[in-house]
Amino acid sequence: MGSKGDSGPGEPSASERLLFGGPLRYDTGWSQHNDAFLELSFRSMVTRLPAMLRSSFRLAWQADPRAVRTVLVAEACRGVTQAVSLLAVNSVLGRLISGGAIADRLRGAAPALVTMAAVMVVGTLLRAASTYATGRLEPKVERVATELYLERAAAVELAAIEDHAFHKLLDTAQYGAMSARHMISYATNVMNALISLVAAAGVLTVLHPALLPLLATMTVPSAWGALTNARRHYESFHTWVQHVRAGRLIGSLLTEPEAAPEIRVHGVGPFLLHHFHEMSESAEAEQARLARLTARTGLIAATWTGLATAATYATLGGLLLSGAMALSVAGTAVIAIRTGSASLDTLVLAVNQLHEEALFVGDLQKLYVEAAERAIPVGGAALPEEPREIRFENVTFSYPGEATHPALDDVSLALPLGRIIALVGENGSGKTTLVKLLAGLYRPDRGRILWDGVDAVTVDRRQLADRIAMVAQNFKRWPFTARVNVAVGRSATPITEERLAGAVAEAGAQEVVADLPRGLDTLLARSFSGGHELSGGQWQRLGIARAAYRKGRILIVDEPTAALDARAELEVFEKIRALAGTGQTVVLITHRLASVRHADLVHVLDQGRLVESGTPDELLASGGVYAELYALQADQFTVKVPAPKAG
Ligand SMILES: Nc1ncnc2c1ncn2[C@@H]1O[C@H](COP(=O)(O)OP(=O)(O)OP(=O)(O)O)[C@@H](O)[C@H]1O
Repeated sequence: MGSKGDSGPGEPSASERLLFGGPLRYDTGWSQHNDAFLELSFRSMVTRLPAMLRSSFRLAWQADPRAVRTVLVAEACRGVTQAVSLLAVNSVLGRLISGGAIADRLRGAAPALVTMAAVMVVGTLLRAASTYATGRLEPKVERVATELYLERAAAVELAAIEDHAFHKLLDTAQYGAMSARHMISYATNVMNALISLVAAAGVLTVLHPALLPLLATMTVPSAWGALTNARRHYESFHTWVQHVRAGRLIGSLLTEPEAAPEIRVHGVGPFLLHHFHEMSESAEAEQARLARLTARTGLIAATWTGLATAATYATLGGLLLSGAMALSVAGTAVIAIRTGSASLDTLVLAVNQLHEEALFVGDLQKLYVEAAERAIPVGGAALPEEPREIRFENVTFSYPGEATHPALDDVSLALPLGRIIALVGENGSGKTTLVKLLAGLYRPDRGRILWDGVDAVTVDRRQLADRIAMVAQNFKRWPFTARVNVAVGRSATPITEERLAGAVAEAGAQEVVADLPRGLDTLLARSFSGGHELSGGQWQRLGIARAAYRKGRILIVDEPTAALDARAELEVFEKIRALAGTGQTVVLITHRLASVRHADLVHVLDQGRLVESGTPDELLASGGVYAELYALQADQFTVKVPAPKAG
């Protein structure tokens, strides 16, 4: 590749650097997706199928038992009509091939012909009933499975949601609901094919016992081929599922409004496109590999089937030549073999489709089980009605994965209720982690969090959450109306205008609401028509209004003023101070130490450890970390006025 333009000699050009490497050829950190989820052996596939079928059946039963009954009865009866129809065909053939006048032979065959016609009518009616019930059942099964999925996923501990293995399971299991839907029609196909196969096999066994194993030999190769391919596709899906998610994420990053300014100013577009291209190429290579293997398996299976078919017809010929089988019987045998092998093919195809879908339903079941295991426990001890303090006792907590030190390291401190308590410390010192433990979002690895002596681990989590209102650092900006964005603070109770207005006023958000084109009913999602976007500071006020609306007894505010202007910041702290006057407990995390002056108690954290505690004045006087940080900030406001020039 040549190097032209603004690059120096030997250096790649700008576009080459962008597209083929150079400074942009660093990793996005997503390359760890090559771990296969589970190993599948041919035997385990076959043995697991009944359990998977059972779980699908349970889902279907839960969705609409009446429709399930209709499908079962209709399909079973349809199978019987097919068997009866085959027997009638046999009877007709037998009559027609037998000796005597043609009119007598036809007359003899008439009852069987009438039976055939009647059976066809009944079969058609049964098929219509089954189609209707299946069509009604399918969307219901999908809904029930999806609702269970979402319900269970929403009920797990935060730690599970942050665990990458659990997230992978969430990724794969999302396809389970659709598969559960598909399984319904595949399962009816299996049932139907199985019954007609039994009928054909029964007839063949009666005609000549040697014909049955030959029929089986003809179908085994396609069964093997189909199942082998299904297994390969499923394994590949599991190995690549995160890769696919990452690719989709990159694609959406290129179009999402939040990323749009940086993509344009920092020129991130080519970087993302380059990675999208690379990821797509490797996914394409995997598809090509699968296609090659599928073609090879198909060839082997077809050769095997061809040989088996030749052997079957040779055997029939041999039996005819040796006089061991009459011509009329051989004719029936040919029909039975054709019907039987068609049923077997249908069966193999349906079982294969069923199996493929069942694997995904299996993932869904696995998610249901794991989510139940990792669910937030229900029930527990009651919290004291009016606790006086919450005490952290030697609390240690580490996030999963590698870290040089725990996020909280042997922290013991008191949070007196009804006061303003400030948590202070440099970035990454553990402040947010501490309030998340306080809110019950994580459990301590060691140590205890005591509410007047009651260990929070033993407490009813719903009751604990009920006491807490939180404005997190990155609180959710719900893509709903401003009204919902505030009232979602207590979504379980009906919205009251009075409470809403009170919360908006408490957060000083009246002006934000007044400026909205449709007031509280303005949709806060710019990507929707009629949607409106707020500034960071405006959002922050709504976030505070949400917490105020919740009226939790303990208000946790993590960096409440980070996006506020100086006037708004003062106003918010005034409001927070006023809250404390009403007996509300406030746990405040902030880097603005001037605002901490009004706190009753300050805890200073450093690298996960508690290093100082006291009132702001005490801490300033002690000359420790707090005093040092305070002096640093105060220095920034000491304006050095240049001395006026002499003369
Ligand atoms: N969800 C998480 N998973 C893994 N590690 C985390 C997670 N959240 C925080 N950490 C790590 O825990 C440590 C403490 O983080 P924490 O957010 O509690 O600090 P902080 O004092 O609130 O920081 P800041 O002032 O920047 O908000 C940091 O080293 C951080 O990298």
